[in-house]
Amino acid sequence: MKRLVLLRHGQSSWNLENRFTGWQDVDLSDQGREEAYAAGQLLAQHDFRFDWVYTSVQKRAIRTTWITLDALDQMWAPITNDWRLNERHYGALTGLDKAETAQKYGSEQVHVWRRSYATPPPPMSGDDPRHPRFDPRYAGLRPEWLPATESLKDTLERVMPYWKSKIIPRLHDNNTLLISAHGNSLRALIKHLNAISDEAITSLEIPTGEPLIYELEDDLTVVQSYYLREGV
Ligand SMILES: O=C(O)[C@H](O)COP(=O)(O)O
Repeated sequence: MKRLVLLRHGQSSWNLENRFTGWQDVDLSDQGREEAYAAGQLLAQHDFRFDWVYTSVQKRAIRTTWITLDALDQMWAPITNDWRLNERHYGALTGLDKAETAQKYGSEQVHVWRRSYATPPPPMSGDDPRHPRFDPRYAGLRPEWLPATESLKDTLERVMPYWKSKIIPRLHDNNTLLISAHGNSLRALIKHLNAISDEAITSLEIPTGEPLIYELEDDLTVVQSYYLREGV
């Protein structure tokens, strides 16, 4: 039996302020740090020991990883960071207040931008200083890989090749992996793992800082998936 644990980062400062975040590199709020520590304590109570850890190149997920591993006393666990596990890029909505944007464009339109499978938000201008082409952490990537906006489908299309080429082989060689990432990179992965339809994925929400466990056969068939904390 293999185990894969998916963990959405703890509450970020922009989750707290209700702002669209995407590729903006905001940190955890105090509550987010507490959630990450509590996630590690819960995993420790259930004797999880991670053979490998995957996270994004965004500090809210990286710090969640560090705090969770600290609470587990497993800071020695190998960690791989990859941009393909980043949050979906929120395009021109990045930084805007979610409630104000719903007032301006209507809550139906905002729901489509946030939760539809294939409709991306309006793109960020290529001249915007927040565009990933100006960010040194992406300097080694092909320009056509750098998004100015992403739908969940676009996100899935960059997460899947990474899952297949890097994480699956590691899962074949090891028993227990942690993927510490973001609401929408994890929704993409869950859509694949649970074979969720394009329609049904629109209502899937992932809480911050709650370990989601996948038990897998040796051939990686999903046996069951569940939140570790009762009542989540
Ligand atoms: O990027 C963000 O704003 C959040 O992390 C996820 O946002 P969502 O709930 O609108 O998908």
